[in-house]
Parts: sequence; structure tokens; C-alpha cells
Amino acid sequence: MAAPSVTIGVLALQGAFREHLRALSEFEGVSALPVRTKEQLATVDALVIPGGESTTMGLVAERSGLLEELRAMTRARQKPVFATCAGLIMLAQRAQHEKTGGQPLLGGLDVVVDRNFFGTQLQSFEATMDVRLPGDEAASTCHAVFIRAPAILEVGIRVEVLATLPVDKSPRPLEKPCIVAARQGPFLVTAFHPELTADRRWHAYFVDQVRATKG
Ligand SMILES: NC(=O)CC[C@H](N)C(=O)O
Repeated sequence: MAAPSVTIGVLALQGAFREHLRALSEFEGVSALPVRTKEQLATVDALVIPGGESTTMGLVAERSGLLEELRAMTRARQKPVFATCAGLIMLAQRAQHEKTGGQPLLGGLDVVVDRNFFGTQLQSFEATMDVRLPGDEAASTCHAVFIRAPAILEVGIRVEVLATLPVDKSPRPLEKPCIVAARQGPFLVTAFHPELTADRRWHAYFVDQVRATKG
């Protein structure tokens, strides 16, 4: 039986949305659409929130009247959401080192993130680390691109950790490995950018999850 076809939106207000649209278009039976309005948001089965700059993304969402719709969607935790880097910050329940004066977050993912955990743009880096994708029996290797990346500092009990960056791979000294990928119910998050490498396992897992949700 053919897998059900699904429509996946990519929030296209700011940031690396084109790369996600391109990655999703590689999957058969997936139609990938940029989302900029409430009407577009209402038509998708799932949403990708890309990397970029979370303060700008939050402000543009606020100005375009999309923020409350997005919040309602993520807080209801019904539709699958794949959030990368700035997207992870947006989805977090709480962020440290927020922009002065605060910044609009969506919430729904039970984590605390540090927004610029690894430092400035100059501390952007790449690392090969072990990850465990949901459903995989064993850990496997993943090459990851971190661009002024956040890290997850605290997780709620319903959050499953999928990848931690070992201390010797970090550009700044760390006391312990830090969490860089996780999932909770319909949410999948990475602090790095899978859309910028050829490794499609994260998108593939997400597409499967969207298909399973749609039945
Ligand atoms: N590459 C990224 O998405 C960087 C995110 C950035 N640290 C922020 O605050 O939004």
C-alpha cells in the first residue's frame, strides 16, 4: 500500500527555510509548502521551523499576525513540528540569554535552552557525533553543522534525548556533554542544521512521523 501523501509546511518568515523545502521535496508523496499566513498554516499536516535568528523570526511572526496561531498549534502539541536551531529556541518553553527586553517564544517543548550557548557566529563549528534516531537499535554517527547554535540545558520528563555533543567536540569548554537533539511527542528538535548536509535521516524520520499521525 502506498504511504499516505502529506503536506508539510515550512515557516518562511526568515532564515534557512529554502533548504528545508528542498530537503522535503526529495521525499515521494510529500508536498512541501512555505508558510507565511494563518490560512497556509491551517492547510498543513505538520510544520518545520527553520534556523535563522529567533528574535527576528518571533518579531516577524508577531507583526504578520501569525504568532498566536503558531502558539496555539505548538501548545496543543497535536501537529508534528520539526524545529532546527532558531526553531528549537522558538519551540522551547523557556530560553536563557534572550534578547534584552525579551523575545516572543512559542512554547510547547518542555525544555530550557540557552540561545547562543556556543558563543558568537565566530564559534560556529562542525562536529561528528553519535546520535540515536528514534526507532534505531544502536547509535550511529552524524556529521552536524552548528551555526551560532543553542543547546538544551534542561529537559522535562517527557523529553527523550537523541544526541549529546561530547565535551571534546565543543568550541568552548564544557563540564559535561550538552544536549543537541531531542524529541517530545510530536516534536523533533535539533540545535544543528540537518538541512545543510546530505544526511536526510532527520527529515526521513519526521516525514514518517507525519505519515503515521495522518494515518
Ligand atoms: N543558526 C541559528 O538558527 C542561530 C540561532 C540564534 N542563536 C538565535 O538566537 O536565534
